[in-house]
Amino acid sequence: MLKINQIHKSYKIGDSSLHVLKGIDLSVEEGEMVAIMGSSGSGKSTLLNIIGMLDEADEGEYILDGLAIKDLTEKKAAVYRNKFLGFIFQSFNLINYKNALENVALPLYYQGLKRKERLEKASFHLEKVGLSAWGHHLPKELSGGQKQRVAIARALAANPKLLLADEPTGALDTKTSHEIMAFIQHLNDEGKTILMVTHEEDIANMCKRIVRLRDGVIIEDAKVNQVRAEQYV
Ligand SMILES: Nc1ncnc2c1ncn2[C@@H]1O[C@H](COP(=O)(O)OP(=O)(O)OP(=O)(O)O)[C@@H](O)[C@H]1O
Repeated sequence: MLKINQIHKSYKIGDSSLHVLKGIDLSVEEGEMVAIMGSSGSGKSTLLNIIGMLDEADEGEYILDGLAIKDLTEKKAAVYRNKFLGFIFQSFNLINYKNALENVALPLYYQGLKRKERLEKASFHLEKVGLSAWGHHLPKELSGGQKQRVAIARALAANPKLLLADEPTGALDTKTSHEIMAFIQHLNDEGKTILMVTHEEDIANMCKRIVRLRDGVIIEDAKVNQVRAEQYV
């Protein structure tokens, strides 16, 4: 599914430069569910953003679904990102003035679907996350867990091969976090490949593999016995 070799990334801050990723090697196969862990500032989001093609590495190779990302033009990269990747964020990143249904429909616009088709598909995905009755509500009328479910439906709308999540439960209480994790596990059971950043050990243990970063290098990469979230719901 994806393979990265010797990725380096630095940020320029004034005259100095901060070396954030220092030679990361990582392979993820189809169907995996991987947690990226590490303390604050260890480079987790930077790595996820590079994998998500939201940012570019300074050095190294990134192959996604057999294609070298470096070789793509910006336009092709945008098409590729839309087709292969779905994103979930801690702060949901929903558009406040659009209702739940329109938020879910948004990525389908970039796939060139007509409005009616977009809304039909969005409706299907909202139903999948158990929110078919909430389609006409604005994000501010939804609970945190509901907002994250809308965000998941949006991430799934374009049927991406890889779902990337940056602290997907970071803004949720424990019970709601477990509900969201149960849902994400269910997606993985159905075959979706998932990569998530978390700093919570119990959430990471609900994945099947944990990659630990420290100061921009991988210090551990191990398979774990997946804890099922539904037992806490
Ligand atoms: N755009 C940027 N410009 C400058 N420095 C940045 C930028 N993005 C991240 N950094 C710095 O790079 C380092 C790694 O950041 P990153 O967000 O990847 O860490 P993280 O492990 O995800 O941390 P956290 O758990 O706090 O979110 C941090 O020191 C951060 O301040």
